[in-house]
Amino acid sequence: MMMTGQTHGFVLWFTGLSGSGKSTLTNALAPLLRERGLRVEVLDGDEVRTHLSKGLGFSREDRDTNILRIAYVAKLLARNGVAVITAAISPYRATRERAREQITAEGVPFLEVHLAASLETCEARDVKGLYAEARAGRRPGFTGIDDPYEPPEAPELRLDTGVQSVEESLAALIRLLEGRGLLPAASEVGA
Ligand SMILES: Nc1ncnc2c1ncn2[C@@H]1O[C@H](COP(=O)(O)OS(=O)(=O)O)[C@@H](OP(=O)(O)O)[C@H]1O
Ligand SMILES: Nc1ncnc2c1ncn2[C@@H]1O[C@H](COP(=O)(O)OP(=O)(O)O)[C@@H](O)[C@H]1O
Repeated sequence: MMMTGQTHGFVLWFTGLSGSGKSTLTNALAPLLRERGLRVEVLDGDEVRTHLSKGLGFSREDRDTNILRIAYVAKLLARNGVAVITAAISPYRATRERAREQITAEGVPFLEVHLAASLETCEARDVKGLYAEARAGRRPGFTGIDDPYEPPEAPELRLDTGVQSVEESLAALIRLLEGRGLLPAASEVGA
């Protein structure tokens, strides 16, 4: 078995509009962290909603239930040494703060990362065609269109994913984790 320098789990909590880059960055970051010896689990909003949160909709109450479930599972994993990346829109500031409180109460670092692409950019990308549906009135209550998104006021990191490349965003995430002592330097990990 490969020896690793990992001692602490943590929760890297992505928040941002649909199309801001949550899935892209999660999918790119997870293998990089594994290469450095971390055990990584991803809790992606879309995937969580097909299992853990099946049946929930997009009312404030249902979104909050979804987010607090994600926080609960993230806490269980991270307190056992897993590096957890969550990738849900998590639009409400107060609910993200509840997630932070529950997780940090266990002594687990919680790093909120705001993927701050503008609505215009996300809508122009329209990765899944959902913004067009929302504008056409076929998807009421869509975040950013006719449902709120409350940006973090003091995230541990803000990434301008509308302007930066994926590689630049990844480099900033790696720097954040290294700077907090949560990621062993590449040179410390036996290849
Ligand atoms: N009304 C509405 N508003 C926002 N998003 C919607 C909506 N309906 C469906 N979708 C799709 O669901 C994905 C967001 O789910 P999340 O679990 O991340 O949302 S939340 O954190 O509970 O608010 C989101 O995925 P991402 O594009 O990956 O963000 C959408 O594909
Ligand atoms: N710096 C960046 N970070 C993340 N995604 C980016 C970035 N620059 C451009 N993109 C593109 O933006 C889109 C983001 O879509 P996605 O990851 O599905 O967003 P979300 O999961 O937040 O809905 C992808 O097509 C991705 O290639």
